[in-house]
Amino acid sequence: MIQISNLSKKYGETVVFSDLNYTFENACIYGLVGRNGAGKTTLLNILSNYDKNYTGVISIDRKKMNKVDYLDMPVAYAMDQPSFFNELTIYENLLLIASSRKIKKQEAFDKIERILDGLGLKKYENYSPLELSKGTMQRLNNACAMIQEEKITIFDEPFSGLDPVQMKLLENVIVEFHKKEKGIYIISSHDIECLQNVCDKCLLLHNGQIREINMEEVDREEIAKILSEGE
Ligand SMILES: Nc1ncnc2c1ncn2[C@@H]1O[C@H](COP(=O)(O)OP(=O)(O)OP(=O)(O)O)[C@@H](O)[C@H]1O
Repeated sequence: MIQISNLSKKYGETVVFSDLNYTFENACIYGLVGRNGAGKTTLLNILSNYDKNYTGVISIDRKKMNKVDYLDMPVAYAMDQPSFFNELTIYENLLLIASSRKIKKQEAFDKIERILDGLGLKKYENYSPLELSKGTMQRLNNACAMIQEEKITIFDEPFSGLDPVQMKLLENVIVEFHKKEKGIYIISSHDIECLQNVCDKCLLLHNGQIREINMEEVDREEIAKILSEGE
């Protein structure tokens, strides 16, 4: 469970959140939507402890996040600006992340195979990240987060740059992995259809507040209308 209490965040004079409260429950896939500049990346950076410059309290399983040692943070984060070890192969990048998360060797090998197969990355396993196309880099970025088997996995626009076939593969892998791990997945995206295919709940970030909508009740036109308010 992730509990956000009275979160406020500003960049200079720009207020992104003011007294935001929300609780993410376990075993749930959340889709996060909002118009450009609504604060999705800012929120994800805070939830992953990447951005500590805020007021309020974020707790994970009732433990204050700022009291958790960095290496013990149970969060995997596929950021919107991925970075890899370019001197290592794709396979080695995944193996290194798995070993940093203390996943046993054989388990890591098995899981890497499943991820590479699931995301259609197998043929790139011996490539350097520098040799990948933008969309394939995005797929590797998603793979790097999924290999970590953390309680919380956060994806910032994981479908961006993917062709329809790759989008479907990613949807399938997200559902398959989540079924096994039952953690919290938070996926920010502008693609409501992809979110509807994988998420249990849709969170609409608007005017610094979160509004929760059941995924089956998501009305795309209604969301578009809310998002265009104040434009
Ligand atoms: N490093 C920064 N310095 C100053 N302002 C920032 C910074 N990062 C984000 N902002 C501002 O904070 C607000 C929220 O930005 P954020 O990137 O979180 O939005 P977003 O919902 O992820 O947008 P998008 O859909 O375009 O990716 C915007 O007004 C943005 O201009």
